[in-house]
Amino acid sequence: MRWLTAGESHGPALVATLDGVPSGVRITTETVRDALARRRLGYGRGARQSFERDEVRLLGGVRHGATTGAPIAVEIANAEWPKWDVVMSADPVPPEALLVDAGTGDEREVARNRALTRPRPGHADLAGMLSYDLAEARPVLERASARETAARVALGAVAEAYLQQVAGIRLVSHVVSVGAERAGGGHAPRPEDAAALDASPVRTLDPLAERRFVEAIDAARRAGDTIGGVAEVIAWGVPVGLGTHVQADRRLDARLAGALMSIQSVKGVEVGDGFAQAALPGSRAHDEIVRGPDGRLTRTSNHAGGIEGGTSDGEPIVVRAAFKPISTVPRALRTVDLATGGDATALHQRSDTCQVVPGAVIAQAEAALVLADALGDHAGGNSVAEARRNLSAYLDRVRERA
Ligand SMILES: Cc1cc2nc3c(=O)[nH]c(=O)nc-3n(C[C@H](O)[C@H](O)[C@H](O)COP(=O)(O)O)c2cc1C
Ligand SMILES: C=C(O[C@@H]1CC(C(=O)O)=C[C@@H](OP(=O)(O)O)[C@H]1O)C(=O)O
Repeated sequence: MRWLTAGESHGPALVATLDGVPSGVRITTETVRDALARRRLGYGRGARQSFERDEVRLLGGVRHGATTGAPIAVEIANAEWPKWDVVMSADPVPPEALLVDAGTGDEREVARNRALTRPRPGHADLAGMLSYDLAEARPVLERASARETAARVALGAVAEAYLQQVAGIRLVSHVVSVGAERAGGGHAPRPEDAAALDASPVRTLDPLAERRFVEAIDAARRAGDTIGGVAEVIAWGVPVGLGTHVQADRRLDARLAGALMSIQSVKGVEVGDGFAQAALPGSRAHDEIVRGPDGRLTRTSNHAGGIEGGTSDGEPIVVRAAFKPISTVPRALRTVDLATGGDATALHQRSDTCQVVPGAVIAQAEAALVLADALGDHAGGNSVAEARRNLSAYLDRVRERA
């Protein structure tokens, strides 16, 4: 499978395509809309999420509620477009339309029109302006913005439907820490917990952590600051054998790590016990292979997070992404104004305080896309029925041996 997105944060729409999905995956506009609504949830978001409506249209690859095998194309319109049609116009606009004080006198319009020449430390602004030889940061932030993740989540919804309908694989995501506050052990969320996780403002099943996470986000906001955290994705029902040990770029752990790291503001990724495993002796770090009560091979633990040798080992896949605190800090950081060359404080417009709750949903979508791709590699097939037959024959053989 291959996927791409396009579109600017304040442009008319985002678009995304997903190529390689077989025919017969049941999805509707509602499937995608639900996933996008989940991405908008979450404590710590800024003003935009309260009015952004994510108007979805399936433009190709789906007919009468099922995929056709053709590339899937999705459009997500931006609710705010009418306010941005001059600043973000694809075609030339008269120069006077962009004069800072030529509009209605509305302060927000003035802010929209002003050239963004004070790059934010931690955002893509400075590196993007220099790399693309741009006089201001507008074109950079428009595409660097995590608004683009709406398009990825739309595709992730298709990937999740495929995974579930071909192989019974289901994913959940939750927040395991906000700033220095961590959720307690508790049980690992299962697919049945999805509604409870959606209902939590900070996407956790731990009620005590929920309170501490909300307080930590409130404290950051009151201090004119931002706060990050860690999200975890668990994929249940993944058969042994997705990914491979034979080629570096096809290793499942490498692909999942790359996919999670590609999410804006993710700066660390773990598979299974990840960094903690580096501190353990080998005798305690691995998952011993034993015969279960039914005589089948099983594991005594899941430190590996369901992947050994770049290949799924049949245990739940557990991956984690660490989100840095958002870089548009209300208490703005020092920078240099590239228009004047003088010292300045970084540009600041409305911004989120914490992104880890939607971050978990985005990480789930990224993991789903990678797993769908890996399942496609293994099961193949131009239709869901063919993929199921192939998978079933493979799993019969696995059962014979394990
Ligand atoms: C869901 C989500 C929401 C985000 N919201 C903001 C925001 O409101 N303001 C901001 O400066 N950065 C926000 N970010 C992070 C920036 O997009 C990101 O830091 C920037 O693109 C630079 O990329 P990098 O941090 O990966 O290096 C958000 C990230 C995610 C995942
Ligand atoms: C719009 C979304 O997230 C945006 C991500 C983002 C950034 O810099 O990454 C900055 C903010 O955009 P704006 O400046 O328009 O308020 C967030 O709202 C979204 O997730 O749908």
